[in-house]
Amino acid sequence: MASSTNIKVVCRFRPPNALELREGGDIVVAFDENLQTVQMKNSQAVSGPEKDGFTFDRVFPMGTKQHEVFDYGVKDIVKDVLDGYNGTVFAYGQTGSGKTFTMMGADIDSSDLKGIIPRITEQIFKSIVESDSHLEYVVKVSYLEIYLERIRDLLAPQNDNLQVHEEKSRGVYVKNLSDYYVSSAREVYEIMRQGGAARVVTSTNMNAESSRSHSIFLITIQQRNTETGAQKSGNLYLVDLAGSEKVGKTGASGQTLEEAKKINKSLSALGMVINALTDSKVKHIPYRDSKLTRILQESLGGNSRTTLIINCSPSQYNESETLSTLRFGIRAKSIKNTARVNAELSPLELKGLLSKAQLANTRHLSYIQSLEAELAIWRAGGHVEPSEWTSADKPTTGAAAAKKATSSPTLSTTRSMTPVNPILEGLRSEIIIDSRPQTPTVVGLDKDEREEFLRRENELSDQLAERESLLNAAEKLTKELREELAYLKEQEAAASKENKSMSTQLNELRLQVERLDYDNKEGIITIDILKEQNQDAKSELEELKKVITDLRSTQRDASAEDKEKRKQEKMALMMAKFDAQGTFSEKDEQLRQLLAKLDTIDTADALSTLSVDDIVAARRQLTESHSLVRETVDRLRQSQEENEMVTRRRDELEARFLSLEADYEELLEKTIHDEETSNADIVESMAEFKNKLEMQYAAKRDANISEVADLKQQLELKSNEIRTLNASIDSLKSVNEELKV
Ligand SMILES: Nc1ncnc2c1ncn2[C@@H]1O[C@H](COP(=O)(O)OP(=O)(O)OP(=O)(O)O)[C@@H](O)[C@H]1O
Repeated sequence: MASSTNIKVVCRFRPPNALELREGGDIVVAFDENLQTVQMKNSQAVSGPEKDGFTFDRVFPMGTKQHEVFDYGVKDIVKDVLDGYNGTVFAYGQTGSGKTFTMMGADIDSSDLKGIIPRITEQIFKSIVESDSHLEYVVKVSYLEIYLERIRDLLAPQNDNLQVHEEKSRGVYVKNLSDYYVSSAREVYEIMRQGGAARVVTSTNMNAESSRSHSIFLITIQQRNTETGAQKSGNLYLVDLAGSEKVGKTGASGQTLEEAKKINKSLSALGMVINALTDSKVKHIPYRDSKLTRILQESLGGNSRTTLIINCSPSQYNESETLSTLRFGIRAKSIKNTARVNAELSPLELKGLLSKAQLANTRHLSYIQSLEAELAIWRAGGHVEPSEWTSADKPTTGAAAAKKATSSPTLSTTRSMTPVNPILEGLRSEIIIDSRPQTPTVVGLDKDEREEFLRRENELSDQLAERESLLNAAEKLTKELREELAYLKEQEAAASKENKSMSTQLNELRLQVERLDYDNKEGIITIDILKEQNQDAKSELEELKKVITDLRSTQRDASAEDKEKRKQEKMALMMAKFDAQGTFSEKDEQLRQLLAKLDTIDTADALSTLSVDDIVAARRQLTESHSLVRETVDRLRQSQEENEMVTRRRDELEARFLSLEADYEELLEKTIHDEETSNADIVESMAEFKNKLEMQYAAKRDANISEVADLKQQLELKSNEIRTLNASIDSLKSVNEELKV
């Protein structure tokens, strides 16, 4: 049931791509007729046996169809897996060399372009349909990728740090990897599409959509024989490795450069495993150096039928990469795997084994008894003939001899000295074949220690995963905090800038406030001055009022004179008018002359000396004087009326002046009040307003003062006029008296 075979290595060349045609598209490979050897033409780097070419199980030149690769390289594996063997197909090569094209294909729905995985899937379901009716199959699929040394479940991408475990009963497996039961190729395609969409890809110089991770599509087939109850299970690993190229060539940079380093790390671990497996002197195989090699542990030097497809470019542009890929393939070719059926025995088979074991046990016990009997003889100093010695073939011989012995038998502890029992060995080998294969990782440990070691390793790996997720969470948090910090710093910078500009503004405002404060103080001082001026104006006004009151009383005195006096005043006015016109004084003069003439004449002689003409003239003059006095009195009345009108106007003006003064005072008080309560702007506008008011007030006050002065002057004039008229009236009265006399 176990067979040791070399890994099957096939080599596929894709046609040169556009970049290679542009950069140097010469084809540097040549193939032999058998399609097993590829030669590097004119390569300086090739020497020794490599000059004769690189020989593989099969070489597929450019233009090889997808189905040809499948038919030769992979088809047989499907049958093996259905029979309970593990199988692995993995594609190796630089980026853009055609790994994904080979494994998945350019279009899984196209019969020409679909790759190995869809073809395998179809083959599996075809074989199941064609299989014996007493065989039942269960097919499960899982899809994972290893990216930056973390295993991610492509069918449940949130699980991105799965751990590799190993158990005696299960072998190596990925813990908590989701699996889906499938019953048709269509369902598998659907899952492939779903998982493919979650893969990490990026664009490089070599490939527009380069897979940056190693992907593993796992198909598990469980077979159950309904007649015997026997079960078998086979795992098929379909591996699409990430590009094996040197970092520089891909043009990768930034995170992609970091990726390339890590990807190369797991690929170099793969190389190391292959080197160790092909070097007979090396005892330790470093499977545990990477997740990739750990998962593929059974596929490389273990329990698996493995096919490696190396993918290459035929162009000169990628010559060195092609060469290293070919060397990798050659090394891998010498790896030997021992594939065994992963079977679980049916009850019938177990029964058979049990009865075999019981039989062996019985024989073994009798053999022990024979040995012990023989040993007892020897110990007792006896002798057993060589022909009587106990052997596995004739265990009873020794026992018979023992019967002759005297001493009692004891159990020997030196079992290791016991010659090998072929029955036991046969049983042991059968049991080993039927159990899960031992991984070749832990050498020099006995069974219990090994189990303990694996248990502990699994525990530690879980703890590691836990720590890693904690670390990731912490890293995420740190990143978030860093971002927040950066944002806060930005905010702080903006705030301090704003703060700076605000403090400049504040300083300016402070200056303005100080200036306004100063203006305010100045305003207050101005208001004080104005108040003082107002006080002065008030007292001046009081004085004026007093003067006006005096004037009024004087006027009242004047108007209180009787009508007679008014007549006299009129007369005086008339006289003044006449005087002003010269008529009045002329008449006055004529009268005075006439009176003087009369005075010079003796009273006795008066009648004799006065002629008739003189008397007529005197009468005429008297009449004229009378009419002149009348006229003067009229004019006096007129002038009194005018005087009254002027007085009325003055009163009106005074009243207006008083109301204006009251308005002003009210306004001034309001201004002062507003001044005290309003803000700086209002203070400024109030100051302006106050200035205007002051100006208006000053103008009005000046106008009023000048008006009052005018009125005073007019009053003065009128008083003078009245005085003159009164004097004239007095003189006219006396003349009139004299004339009457
Ligand atoms: N044999 C082929 N015939 C025709 N075209 C091919 C062949 N092999 C690859 N190609 C084309 O070359 C390009 C790169 O191929 P692919 O993506 O399979 O490379 P890869 O090795 O998987 O790259 P990476 O490692 O970057 O994922 C694709 O456009 C693909 O269609």
